[in-house]
Amino acid sequence: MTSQTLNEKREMATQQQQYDLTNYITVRFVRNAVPRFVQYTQSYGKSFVTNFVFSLRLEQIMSYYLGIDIGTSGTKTLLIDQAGKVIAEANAEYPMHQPKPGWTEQDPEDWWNGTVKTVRAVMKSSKVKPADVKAIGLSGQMHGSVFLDKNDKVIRNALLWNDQRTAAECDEITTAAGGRKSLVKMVANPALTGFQAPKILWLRNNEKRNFDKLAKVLLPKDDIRRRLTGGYVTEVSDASGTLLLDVVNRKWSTQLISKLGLDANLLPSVVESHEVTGTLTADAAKTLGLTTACKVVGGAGDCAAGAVGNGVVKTGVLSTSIGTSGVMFVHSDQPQYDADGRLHTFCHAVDGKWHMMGVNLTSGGSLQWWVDSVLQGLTGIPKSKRYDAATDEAQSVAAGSDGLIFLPYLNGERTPHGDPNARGSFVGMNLTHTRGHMTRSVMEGITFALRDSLEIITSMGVPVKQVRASGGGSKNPMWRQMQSDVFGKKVTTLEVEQGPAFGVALLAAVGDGTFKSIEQACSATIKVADETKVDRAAAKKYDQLFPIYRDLYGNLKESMTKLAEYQSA
Ligand SMILES: Nc1ncnc2c1ncn2[C@@H]1O[C@H](COP(=O)(O)OP(=O)(O)O)[C@@H](O)[C@H]1O
Ligand SMILES: O=C(CO)[C@@H](O)[C@H](O)COP(=O)(O)O
Repeated sequence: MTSQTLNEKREMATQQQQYDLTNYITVRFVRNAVPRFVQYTQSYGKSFVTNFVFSLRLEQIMSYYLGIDIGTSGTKTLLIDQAGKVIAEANAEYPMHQPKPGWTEQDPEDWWNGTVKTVRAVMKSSKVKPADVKAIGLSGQMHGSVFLDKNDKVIRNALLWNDQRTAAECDEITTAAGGRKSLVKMVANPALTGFQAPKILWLRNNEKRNFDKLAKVLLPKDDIRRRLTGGYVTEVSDASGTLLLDVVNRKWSTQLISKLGLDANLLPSVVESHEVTGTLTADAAKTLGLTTACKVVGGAGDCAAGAVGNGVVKTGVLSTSIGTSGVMFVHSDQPQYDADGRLHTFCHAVDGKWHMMGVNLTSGGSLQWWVDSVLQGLTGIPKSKRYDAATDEAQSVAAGSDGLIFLPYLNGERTPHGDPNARGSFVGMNLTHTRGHMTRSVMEGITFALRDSLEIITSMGVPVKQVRASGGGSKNPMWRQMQSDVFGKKVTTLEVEQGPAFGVALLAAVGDGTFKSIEQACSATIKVADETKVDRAAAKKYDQLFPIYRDLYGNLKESMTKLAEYQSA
């Protein structure tokens, strides 16, 4: 694209944003100001003009929205104003426990502490008045299970989205449903180890005493909602990842729930993502430093939330995220299916829309493992600089890592293999390879894994006009260039990097009536910050290496399974 057409596009986008903002102020003015004008003429007599104008100024200035994302590596919270400008952000990290290879758990108390800490931090640094925070949107890692007893006490640590212990339960579900085809008909997806339903069955099969105490099962962000509002509620995008939602009709699949012999009362109620689910309890308001008038909207699972934060709310735009997991996400006006079940078909956070996505289980998580466990954080370098220090070394290595390939299957893989026994490896090593080569090949392997999803998406005929990169990995310019070269597509990033937290803050603003729709909220607030164009020479090398990468899984599968069995013996 020439720089002239690019400038024209930017100008058109700015005009559209200005138009949307004017439109919003007009709608809000008519909705709020007219009834108030009438009321103030009656109440204040001659001085009604001063009081009326003053009250409108307050009304226009003072609406803020919080987005809270319960990520795997930590909680990220941000505060936006009613025009979508980010006023303050805060992060709090927590650990992931791995009691056995393939098992992953977290303590829901850590998520709550992260929420309290980050909300208090953004309120303190922004100096926004508590009463001006009108609504909260919640996002979080998907599929995890918080098991609660009848007194809302957490029974055991939560099992996470990347936990692989439930292979037997996935088979049990497929059989109970009458086979894979009929399961997909009921819930739009095949049974995969990370999903929530197999986790509930695992508890029933393996920890009977815990299962007997079970009164409710909640997804991570919905457990935070319980602590905020006292209600048991989820929303369609996250509920899709339980494997118990009739994704097409956007309600629980009573058919599958009864075939699995589960009590439907274990599950929360389901709403659309922008709907208000309650207000803060007196306790929660006091703990967070907010008010009991503050609403909590449905929010979204982190993938759909990230997509809203990236403006992926219409066809043609695709988003990639390199967080702990890797995600390639496309919007869809109708439910669409990959015949081999490699992509998930879930409800979008946009009312009446769906999406498809491919998910890699150890994406940025592989670089984290490489830097923290193997390079030991590059001894002596502050923690916050460790990724940049490692990737600086990789920068001097040529695209393709001189033929060294990394398979990022450190904890099994979801897309495209659906194999809990897949394992990671470096293949093709020779005496010339250095530490920088290994770091670069870890990053390239992660990016090849995302390309696997892209190839499935494009082979289905889904149009991909734009790729928007997000997640911790996309903060790194070298990794953005690598994505552009491996995908063979221009990659853009946006001004606000906290995709999921920003996405749910926008959902909160929609739920509070500041924007009339999610699409409008996105077009009024989302701005492209940066574009990375394909380097043709690097892309050619990656096109040469990708088929070799793709064959490696099939060639090594049998040995990987034997090694996984050896590791868990
Ligand atoms: N400066 C950086 N350079 C390269 N990768 C980075 C950088 N910062 C973070 N990352 C990657 O991003 C990941 C964390 O992404 P994030 O979106 O914060 O995770 P999550 O949502 O899973 O908690 C890390 O595991 C790491 O791989
Ligand atoms: O399993 C999935 C989506 O299906 C993951 O995307 C999780 O939702 C966790 O995400 P991050 O913490 O890596 O952002």
